[in-house]
Amino acid sequence: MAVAEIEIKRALEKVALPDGTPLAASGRLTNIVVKDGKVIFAIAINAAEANAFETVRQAAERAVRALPGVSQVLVGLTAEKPAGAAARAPAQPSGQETRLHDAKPSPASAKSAGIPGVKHIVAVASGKGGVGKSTTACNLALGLVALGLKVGMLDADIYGPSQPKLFGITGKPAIDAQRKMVPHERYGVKVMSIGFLVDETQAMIWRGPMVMSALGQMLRDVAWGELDVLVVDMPPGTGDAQLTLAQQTPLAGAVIVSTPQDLALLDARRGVAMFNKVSVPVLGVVENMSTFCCPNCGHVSPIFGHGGARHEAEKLGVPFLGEIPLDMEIRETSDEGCPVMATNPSGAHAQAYLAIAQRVADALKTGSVSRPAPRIVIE
Ligand SMILES: Nc1ncnc2c1ncn2[C@@H]1O[C@H](COP(=O)(O)OP(=O)(O)OP(=O)(O)O)[C@@H](O)[C@H]1O
Repeated sequence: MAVAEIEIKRALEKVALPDGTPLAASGRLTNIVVKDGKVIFAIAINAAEANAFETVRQAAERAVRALPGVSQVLVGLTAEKPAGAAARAPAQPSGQETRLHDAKPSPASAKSAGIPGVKHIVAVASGKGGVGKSTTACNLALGLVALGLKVGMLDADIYGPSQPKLFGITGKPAIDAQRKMVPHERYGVKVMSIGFLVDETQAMIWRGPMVMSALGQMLRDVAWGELDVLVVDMPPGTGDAQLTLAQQTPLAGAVIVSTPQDLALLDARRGVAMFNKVSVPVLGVVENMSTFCCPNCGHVSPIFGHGGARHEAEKLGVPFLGEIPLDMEIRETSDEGCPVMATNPSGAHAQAYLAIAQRVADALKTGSVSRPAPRIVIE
């Protein structure tokens, strides 16, 4: 029998805030989403309260999990700011404004702690949609596996999760004895995506705090085990949702994917600026759909004006990681859930992805990543 919202609120009356107020009556609860036994909500806090409220969050999770009919609970803490800083999420049917975490850069000490067992978290981002960010993230992850590393993939593109399709995986993750989600494993990569948990249309209507809450849980409430690198496929763009995600994820660095057109490069520049703003080192830029390889005659044409990303990377002072052509094999293998890096590892495309993976691995190992330039203040 499905659990009712009123029962959840009743259970939350027994959870007290640090000042003794019952959580249910505190006005800090966001919308409660209940679907197929899964309960998702967030507790609004000020950023400074994060530590004090972690025990409240855990108590709320325990209280709701104990209710009959509840199979899974996701509770997040959100520090909100008024609308105006809208995410890509559409407006709420209720007419409520979209609210997001405060996206101002925080000092490194305020950044969330790393994930136990995970050595490096690397974001793959793009300034705009459709440039091949997810395809690059997937093949980069597989390239890192080919280098002998233990690799995970977190699909954080909450409004258009592509990794289930790219890896050819469906189905909900199992829950282990510690009540953590067990990631699917394919081609040697542990994969977690919001696409495994809810259907796309449901995630589309989530408010900013719900998105952050779900992503936070996907980072921390997943049994990742020991990983050398966790690749995070970011939502495309450089809006507040992406900035908040970049700020709140303990990232070792970011890879920016761009196509060679001027417009996309402008977006890529915004991507670099976004990571600089939150003091996340940019590991480099990948030029995707660099040249077009004719499937009939094999002729290679630079249809978008090849080389722009390399030039732009030089100008921005960030490494150029490599280029991937626009090729039918890459599109077909991606659409079939058989990424080229796994299915044709000795082919030219896989070798190009492998070279990019090697540069990323080297940068992580040596720490030779491009850090944001220091700001000089003249008084
Ligand atoms: N190098 C490539 N050659 C051919 N097709 C490609 C290449 N890279 C990506 N594609 C295709 O382009 C489409 C978009 O790719 P992908 O989903 O990776 O982009 P994205 O930037 O992650 O998009 P979104 O903004 O939707 O998240 C897919 O159909 C993919 O197969």
